[in-house]
Amino acid sequence: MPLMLKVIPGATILLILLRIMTALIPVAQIYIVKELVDLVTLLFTQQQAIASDVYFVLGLQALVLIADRFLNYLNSVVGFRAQQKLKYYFEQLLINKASQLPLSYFDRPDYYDQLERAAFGVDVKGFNLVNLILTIGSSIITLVGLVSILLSFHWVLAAIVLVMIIPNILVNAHFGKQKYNQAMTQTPEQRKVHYLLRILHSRSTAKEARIYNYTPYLTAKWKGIFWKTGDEQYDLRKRTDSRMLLVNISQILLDVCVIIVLILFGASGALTIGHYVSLTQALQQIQSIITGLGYSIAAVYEESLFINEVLHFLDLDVEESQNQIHPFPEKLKTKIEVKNLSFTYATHSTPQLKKISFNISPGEKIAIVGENGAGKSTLVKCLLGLYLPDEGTILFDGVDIRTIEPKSMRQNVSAVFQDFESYQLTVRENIAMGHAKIEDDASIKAAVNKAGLSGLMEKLPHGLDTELGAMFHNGYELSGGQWQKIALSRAFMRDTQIVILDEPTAALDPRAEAEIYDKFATLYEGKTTIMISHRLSSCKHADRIIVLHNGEIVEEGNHDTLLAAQGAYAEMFHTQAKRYAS
Ligand SMILES: Nc1ncnc2c1ncn2[C@@H]1O[C@H](COP(=O)(O)OP(=O)(O)OP(=O)(O)O)[C@@H](O)[C@H]1O
Repeated sequence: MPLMLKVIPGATILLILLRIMTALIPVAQIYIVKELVDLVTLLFTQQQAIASDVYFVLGLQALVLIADRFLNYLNSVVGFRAQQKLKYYFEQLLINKASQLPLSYFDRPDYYDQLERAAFGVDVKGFNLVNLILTIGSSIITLVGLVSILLSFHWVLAAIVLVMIIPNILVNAHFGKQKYNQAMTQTPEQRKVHYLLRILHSRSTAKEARIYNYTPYLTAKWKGIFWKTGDEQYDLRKRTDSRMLLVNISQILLDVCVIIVLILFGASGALTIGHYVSLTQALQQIQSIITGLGYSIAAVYEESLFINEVLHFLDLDVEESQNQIHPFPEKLKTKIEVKNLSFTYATHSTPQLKKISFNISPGEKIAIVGENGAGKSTLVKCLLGLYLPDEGTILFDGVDIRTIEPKSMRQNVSAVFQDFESYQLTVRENIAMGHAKIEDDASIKAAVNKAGLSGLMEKLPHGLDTELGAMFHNGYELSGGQWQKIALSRAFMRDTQIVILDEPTAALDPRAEAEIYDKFATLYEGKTTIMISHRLSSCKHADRIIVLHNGEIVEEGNHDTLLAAQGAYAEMFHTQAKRYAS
């Protein structure tokens, strides 16, 4: 509630007032019913009452009913809007948080579990909690009003009602907690289920699903997890509902006892018919309020634990900012120095980079080569500051990467990744999202030309504003190589001092690839470039080649010196050359 008051103060106060008014209506109704029944009884039996009194009370009843409907309408509209605003507020916090978390979080399964629960808390649960708390508050007010009506007649009636409440709330709170625990333990399996369904439904897997005919296998796997988690949920549901059945039956029996007591009182002349009708109505209302209260309390238990997940997620440490006080050097003057760099992924026990040391001069063109899994991508991710070293340092003109502000780092280093993303958005957005020049057609076209995409641009029906990809209506799907050129354009768009290219031409045809490498010196003139490539012919353009093996540097030099050395590089190069020659 305090949070709600902070985010949407006006709506919160209005909602509280509306709920208080709504809560008092059933109590007012009971009083009116008593008056009405007594007046009508008099009118029917002894013709004593004046008809106008009856009509007055009837009118009052109609007014109260209309007020009730009107309050419900306001509650629904204001509550809906308040919920949307809260959801928006928390979605924004989640987006900010996810964008600030160190990349290492994304390598951990427990992180994904937590993210899924937090996203579920905000999206699906949608801050129902607020509604539930307000409902509980207003139910309690109504309950107090109704119980005081009973109390005004006899304390025994009120005492019986209180006896009804306790088991209901205990059972609901207990099973609310169990349901939450179940959701916690089932998160990894639920994630697996979602993943399998994604494979079974998605466009990107449709080809392989047909060729390899794996749908029956994956369906069986999905079925196994679906029914394992489904059976666990069903068991819990059966236990919850059987306990609730007992509670409800005992509640009805208690009700019957109360009505017997009322009949006895009535028979002894201590009750009017109006009293009897209003008290039995109060009892009925109390029963449904208790049932609702029980469900709400169980739901609050469950929801507040999900909200805790959201708050817990929002509390995760973001990229260390207290140490990051230096801007990236305005213009690299001396060198990038990698000193004794070691790095281990959270899910591994042995390091993927082992005490690596080398220097890069400003403007130098470096190629990193090595077999699959040698650690090339990991090394460039460390150079980009996406992962921080466990040991050793990376210095840019003597400034430790740990102390460089992430924003300033990103303004000076751009990258094309091996697993680049194909955004199902417009060409303009694909290339210039996050760039100040997103509306500057000339700059975007220059980047497109550098990446060798000008031919395609002429075919696009809406030029830079053509939606790419086949996921949405009117999308223009590209080939794998064309998507890679879009990714290259994205990097060209940003005029950074350092460019990192992880397999930048893997999807390009030989001519497009040759074009990029022939123009390499012009395209990246004055920039420090670090490129990973398996096509060793492209490394000829590099000033220096670093050969990685098993997380260590095994060779370093230019193409000619490494060939002459007849080591690992020469062996890889000759193997590739032979295959081309044959
Ligand atoms: N996100 C990750 N989480 C955990 N381990 C990872 C992750 N990425 C890579 N690894 C591990 O680190 C090692 C080095 O991987 P890396 O991607 O750096 O190799 P690479 O030289 O770029 O390989 P390739 O040529 O196949 O792209 C591999 O053994 C891999 O299992």
